[in-house]
Amino acid sequence: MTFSQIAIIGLGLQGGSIGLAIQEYLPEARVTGYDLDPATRARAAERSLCHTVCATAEEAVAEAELVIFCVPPGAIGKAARPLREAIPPECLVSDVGSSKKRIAADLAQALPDHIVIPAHPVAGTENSGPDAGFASLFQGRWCIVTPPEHTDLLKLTTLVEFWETLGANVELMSPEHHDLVLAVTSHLPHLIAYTIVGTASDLEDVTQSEVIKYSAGGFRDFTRIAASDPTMWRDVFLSNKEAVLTMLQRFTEDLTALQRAIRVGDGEALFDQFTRTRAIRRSIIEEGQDDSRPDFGRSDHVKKTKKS
Ligand SMILES: NC(=O)C1=CN([C@@H]2O[C@H](COP(=O)(O)OP(=O)(O)OC[C@H]3O[C@@H](n4cnc5c(N)ncnc54)[C@H](O)[C@@H]3O)[C@@H](O)[C@H]2O)C=CC1
Ligand SMILES: O=C(O)C(=O)Cc1ccc(O)cc1
Repeated sequence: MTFSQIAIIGLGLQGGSIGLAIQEYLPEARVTGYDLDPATRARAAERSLCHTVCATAEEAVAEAELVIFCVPPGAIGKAARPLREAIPPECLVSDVGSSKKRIAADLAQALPDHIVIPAHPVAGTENSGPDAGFASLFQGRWCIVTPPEHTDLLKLTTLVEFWETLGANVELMSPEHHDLVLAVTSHLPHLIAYTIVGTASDLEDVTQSEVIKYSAGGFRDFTRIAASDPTMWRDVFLSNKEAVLTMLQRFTEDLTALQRAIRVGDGEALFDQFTRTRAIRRSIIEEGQDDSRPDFGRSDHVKKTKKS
């Protein structure tokens, strides 16, 4: 069983990548798309992100078996609500949002007559918009699916197989657990990057040109993350407020412990912490998640290098 008519609402990085990936890896399916922004619709048509870029969302979803919302987390309700009548009754509704509990609630409230199974491909870049998407984005990356209790098993299986066809490894999780895990592995690192880049450029005795000139080290990695889309990340933090604040509290305590170690000259504490984190990085690489390798993201590489 597979979806043969798929509609994508929002044709930026995620929507565009899904559209291109469907055409590449699921060529028998037909994909329609819609974006609120006319310029994005025009560019999406130029790049053939879908078979048909529609002038209205109603037209895009009219014959869909799967609708995927690929809009910023805060726009989900507004994008879904007007489509209650237009989405066919048997159609499965999903999304790709970076937080899950709030988005799942917004989608369920907006589309109470439909089966909704939220998802989150943990795959992206700092770029956004209709030029950012590419077909191989999901290859070898995780896609977390957060099915509601007692969901339609056939639809769930078909959604899992859909993401596997696009190259992802699928994991099922509760939305609450997803939000806690992603708060520490993705949301907090983005918050730290936004902070450190802002702090460096605010320093009065360090010029902007020095910040750029000497950013070859770790700081450069932070500037990539801190270039991520402001609308999306504002919405991520507001929609995953509780988990982010919980993790931020833990992080602040740990940072304070390191601050103290520096102040009192406790080299052993610093050395122990850095040894522990180095081992974590190395174990990630051994698991085949080495993002410094040029073939990172290729699932065949991931599988070959995974230790049994
Ligand atoms: N950027 C990333 O690396 C990742 C993003 N995500 C999630 O994917 C979703 C989309 O993010 P991106 O594709 O990166 O953003 P994007 O900014 O590239 O694309 C979002 C698109 O949605 C459109 N849009 C906004 N409101 C709309 C509405 N009411 N109806 C139709 N279109 C509307 C915008 O015009 C824009 O073209 C977000 O929920 C984000 O949390 C998930 C994984 C990774
Ligand atoms: O570009 C990066 O390093 C990312 O972390 C991309 C990303 C952004 C948001 C997500 O929900 C998942 C992945």
